[in-house]
Amino acid sequence: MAPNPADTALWPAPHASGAVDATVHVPGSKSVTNRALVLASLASEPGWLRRPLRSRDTLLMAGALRAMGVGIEEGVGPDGSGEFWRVLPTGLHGPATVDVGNAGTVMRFLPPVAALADGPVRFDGDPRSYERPLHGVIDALRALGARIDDDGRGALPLTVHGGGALDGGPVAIDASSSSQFVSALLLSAPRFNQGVEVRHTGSALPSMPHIRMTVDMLRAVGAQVDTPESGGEPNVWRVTPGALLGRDLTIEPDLSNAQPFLAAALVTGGKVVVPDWPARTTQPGDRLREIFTEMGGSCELTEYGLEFTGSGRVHGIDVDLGEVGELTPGIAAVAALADSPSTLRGVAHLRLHETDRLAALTKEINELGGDVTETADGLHIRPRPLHGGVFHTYEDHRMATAGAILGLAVDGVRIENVATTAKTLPDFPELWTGMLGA
Ligand SMILES: O=C(O)C1=C[C@@H](OP(=O)(O)O)[C@@H](O)[C@H](O)C1
Ligand SMILES: C=C(OP(=O)(O)O)C(=O)O
Repeated sequence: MAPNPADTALWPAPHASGAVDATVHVPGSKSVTNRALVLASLASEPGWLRRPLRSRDTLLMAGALRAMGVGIEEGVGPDGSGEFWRVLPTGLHGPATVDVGNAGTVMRFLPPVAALADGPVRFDGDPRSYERPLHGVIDALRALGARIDDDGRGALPLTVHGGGALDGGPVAIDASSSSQFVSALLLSAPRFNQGVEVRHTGSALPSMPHIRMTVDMLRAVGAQVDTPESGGEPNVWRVTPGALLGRDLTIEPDLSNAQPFLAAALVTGGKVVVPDWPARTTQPGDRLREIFTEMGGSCELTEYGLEFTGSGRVHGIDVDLGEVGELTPGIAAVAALADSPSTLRGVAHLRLHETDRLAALTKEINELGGDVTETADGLHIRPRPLHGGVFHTYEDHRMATAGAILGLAVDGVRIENVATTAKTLPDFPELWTGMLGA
């Protein structure tokens, strides 16, 4: 299909004429919404998601579950209290076709669900989805009793021949390229005949907060999960088979998508308030309170939300982002505007995200006059005066928002395909100009 010209047009990133002062209502979390959809679809009774994120990744997840027979009704609360999705679980059916787009959560969380369907489920997606690692899920499902046809590369496209049930049991995987392998197996495991015991055998496991999110959300719907943190063996997670409850869950704002707005306060020496910032959360974006404080801001978490204030100075940082890799593009953008160099470490696996994020950030910041070098597992960023130019985004939502942060401080930044932000934040341009009072 020919690209829509509007999608690839250049968006003039607004330059901030002064300190921002705004309240930004950030839409729901992608990671929480997609886990909630999967768990509600596997439950033994209907459930509700309130304030779900409606973005490309979550609509693909809902569409895929519907294709397997799950009822997902959309509506607005009677008191105008926002959108909800009502999920009506049924037997999971094949044949079905699933479009994963470029959503890691869809391509990894759904093959185990498909193994429970009563027929074949075909998975396909964007060209980039063929390159993103999936071997941990494919190999593990085969070891647990599933039949899968793929082309032998351990990646999409593939067909899971659902047999109506899966044995489950112990399995060893190397999840060093994506924590989503572990989350994927745990999420469906209550429905496996023997549950699951997942043992991670590779080098460092990234994105631990996302695994904690999986465990917390499983427990919240009644699953029994043993983890290294609850006294179990290191790198081993166990899920006991059992029925899951339908719940009424309000989705938290996406704290990783709050990042560009907080960055705007930091970079312009202004103030941004994000309502409904949770007091306790497993979202990796919560680490921004600490990281952006170290980079020069300050924050206050109240019952209303998070108030983040910039000081007018932005400092470099030396930080391991292995646990919070999805924050890297936004931190790199802020670091390029700082008063001292930065080293971002622990994120080699970002080369296999929406794009090779380490290469893309290096190239695009340097093309604006920056001085960024790639290391084996991250970036060295030495701030230099930047100039305007085209910021390419490689169909990566977080590249687009990183470019917008740079544009606040650098005149003439034009962002290619800002519409790619629709992967997780469809209204980004409107929220951004709204924050700037335009
Ligand atoms: O489970 C999740 O919801 C996610 C886990 C992380 O994936 P990786 O462990 O592959 O980095 C993260 O980067 C991604 O944005 C969302
Ligand atoms: C890595 C990301 O997404 P995905 O869920 O597709 O892995 C991300 O949102 O930064």
